[in-house]
Amino acid sequence: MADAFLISSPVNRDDQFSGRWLITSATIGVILVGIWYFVSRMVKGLKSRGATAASSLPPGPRGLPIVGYIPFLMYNGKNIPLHRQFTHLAAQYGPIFKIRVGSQLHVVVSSPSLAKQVLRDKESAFSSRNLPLAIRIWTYGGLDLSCLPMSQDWNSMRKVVLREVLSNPSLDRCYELRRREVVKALRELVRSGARKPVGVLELANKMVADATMAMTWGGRDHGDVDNEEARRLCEEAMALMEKPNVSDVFPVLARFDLQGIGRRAAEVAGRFDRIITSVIQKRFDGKGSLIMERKEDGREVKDLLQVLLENRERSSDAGSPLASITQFKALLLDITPGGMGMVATVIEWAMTELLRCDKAMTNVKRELDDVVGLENLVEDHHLKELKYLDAVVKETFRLHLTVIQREAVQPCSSGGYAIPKKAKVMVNAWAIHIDPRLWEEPTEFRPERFLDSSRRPLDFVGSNSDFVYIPFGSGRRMCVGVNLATRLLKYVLASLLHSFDWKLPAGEGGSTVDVSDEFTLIIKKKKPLTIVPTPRLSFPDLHA
Ligand code: HEM
Repeated sequence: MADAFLISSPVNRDDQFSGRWLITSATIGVILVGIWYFVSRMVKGLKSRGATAASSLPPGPRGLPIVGYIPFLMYNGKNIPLHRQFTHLAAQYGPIFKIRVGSQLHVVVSSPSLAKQVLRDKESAFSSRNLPLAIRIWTYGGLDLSCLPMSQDWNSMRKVVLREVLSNPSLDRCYELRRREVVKALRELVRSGARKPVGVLELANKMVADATMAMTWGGRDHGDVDNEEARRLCEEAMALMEKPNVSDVFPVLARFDLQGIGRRAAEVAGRFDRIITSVIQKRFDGKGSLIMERKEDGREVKDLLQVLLENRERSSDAGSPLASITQFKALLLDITPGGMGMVATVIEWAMTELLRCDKAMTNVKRELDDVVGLENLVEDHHLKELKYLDAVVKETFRLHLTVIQREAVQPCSSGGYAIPKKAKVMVNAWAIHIDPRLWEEPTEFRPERFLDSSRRPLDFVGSNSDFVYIPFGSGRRMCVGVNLATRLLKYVLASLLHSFDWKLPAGEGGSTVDVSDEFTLIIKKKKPLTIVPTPRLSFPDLHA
């Protein structure tokens, strides 16, 4: 064998060379064909992905059969609130991701451009809301503005609320009614609570609720309503709406009402209904004690129920949705308890942030002293001049607001992904508000950022800020209570800050104030803020 090789080798050198050449060429050929094959498949894949992107659902974490992602959201070992978990998931899966919660598909978006798509560009596709059962029970089966689908009835009721009931002139006319309640609360605090620790949320809840009910139906002095009872019912209804309910996650189980939330919500709603029915009935009978009055200066005082009733009378043709008394009451619910808890919660957050930031507290007090003066109480007309206070409120909204919920009413797409009909779409406003690509030092409380004259001023209409700042949502379903919420919030907050110095209980410092939060329907402070007021105004009006 070896010989044969030795003998043949000199003779076959060319053959050997051509053989190697053949093998090399074949190998190169195979490699080239392989590359071509992979490249063409990749291109085809990319092309087909482009063509079918809107037919694939957004990415997202896998859940378990039946329960979906619920166990991971609830039992993550660290008790992380939902808005924060959504923000972590967005860092992993991108600004649009999906999770399954029980039988429902949730899609969460966390960027201004996607918020714009959901809230404005494709608002008809995302125009509905999938609200908890307890809210639907409370609102006569979903007849209020927040639950109704976008329809002609919804549209005409929204117009009545925006143009008449909660317009600035209407809120001017009921100022006297809310003022009485706020001054009464300040006096009570001077008499009973001063220098003793006070729960800020409890105080704010009471002030906001009393002022709202006074504006709506004349309040304690003028209606024969047990406001205390009405407030308790609203608080209980709110608590039921916030409670996680199996019936919401698995609608097929709703008829069993496993936690009894539906039954309790119906009881509370029934009792509240009796209150508002009697208020309205008295107005129909002409017995409502004080509907309108004239102040000494000739200005008219009128409550919001009266504005609604006058509208109903004017448009009493059968076509008006308010011709139905149930519809009328549902709309009244949007105004009375709607948003009360939210306003009080934001007041607690604002106080918390101010106590943690000496500079901001000093600035806001200095402004109040300059504009209002130590010899006066804060009045509605001062609010326009309180620019720093306005920035404090906006900064508080930025840091402590929540997720906006919509529902897809038809199959559609967002961010290049398919969103099926009935998917619950959540805009994580909180994530957008603390995104470091959009805000400098995003987690710092810096009201000055809203006073920077070199930037376009940020207001509450999302589209004016390119959807970077959307505390009240945007588009045609944006909050109808913006005017009322901001005016009342600023008035109560300014009054508390101007009338008292607020200190933490002995031994606690600003930096130690707990800021952990929890997600319910809104972002709440986990540990209630308790602080000690010391009166700083000495004129008799407050002590009368
Ligand atoms: C701090 C206070 C408040 C905040 C942060 C707030 C925020 C919001 C947000 C984010 C929405 C959803 C908007 C969207 O889907 O684009 C909303 C809707 C709504 N809000 Fe408010 N709100 C507040 C106070 C109020 C008050 C005081 C009222 C009543 C007077 C109110 C009545 C409503 C109603 C009726 C809707 C549903 C509108 C619709 O679907 O057509 N809100 N609110």
